[in-house]
Amino acid sequence: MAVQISPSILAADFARLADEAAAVPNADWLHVDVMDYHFVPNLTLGLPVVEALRKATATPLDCHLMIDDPDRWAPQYAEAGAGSVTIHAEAAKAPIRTLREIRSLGARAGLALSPATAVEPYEDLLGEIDMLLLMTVEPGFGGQKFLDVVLPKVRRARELIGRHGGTVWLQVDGGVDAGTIERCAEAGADVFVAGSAVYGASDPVAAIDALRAAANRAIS
Ligand SMILES: O=C(CO)[C@@H](O)[C@H](O)COP(=O)(O)O
Ligand SMILES: [Co+2]
Repeated sequence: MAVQISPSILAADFARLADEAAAVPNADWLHVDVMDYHFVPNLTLGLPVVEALRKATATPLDCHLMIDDPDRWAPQYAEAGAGSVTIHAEAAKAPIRTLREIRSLGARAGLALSPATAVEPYEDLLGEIDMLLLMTVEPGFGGQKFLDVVLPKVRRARELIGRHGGTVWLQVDGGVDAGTIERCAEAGADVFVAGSAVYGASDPVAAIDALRAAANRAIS
């Protein structure tokens, strides 16, 4: 699959979200980090902002739900027009039902694993998802240092996905920048979230191009 870059608007200016979305026309997705002060110790945005952003940009929204009770809320993000809705395995009580509901509403279904959560127990769910998100920082904040310790899990996940037909996208999120993206790509990731590395750059378009080129170099 072609490399995809999903800039995280967590690092953008929340007062100018429509402009910030327009500032990255070469992005494949816009990564929207939803946090609720419960699953993670931070609060960001919710459904009203996703609905507004959806109308303000043609770039599909990649909603990463870092919230308690995603079984209750995730379908509403699909209804709000998100192109992809990712729930955390650590928070979901009925992940299969919720993932199926997301898909039935026309969105791609994603499952996220925090750094200390092993991938093997979720192998049987690969048929239920369109994307596996492996967190490469502890969820909750942008601008954290990339955790190399997750890279072996990225490799294992790529192997498991390969055994299951290879259609599931493998996303990494957290501390992804020009210095770390090559190792993620070599390990098998194909969708890259980058917050600070894109919105912290003086030229976000050039930053996305550079990240994409680095990932492509690593796998060529
Ligand atoms: O989900 C999260 C953090 O919990 C991420 O999406 C961050 O927003 C990525 O930001 P950088 O680490 O790239 O600055
Ligand atoms: Co995220």
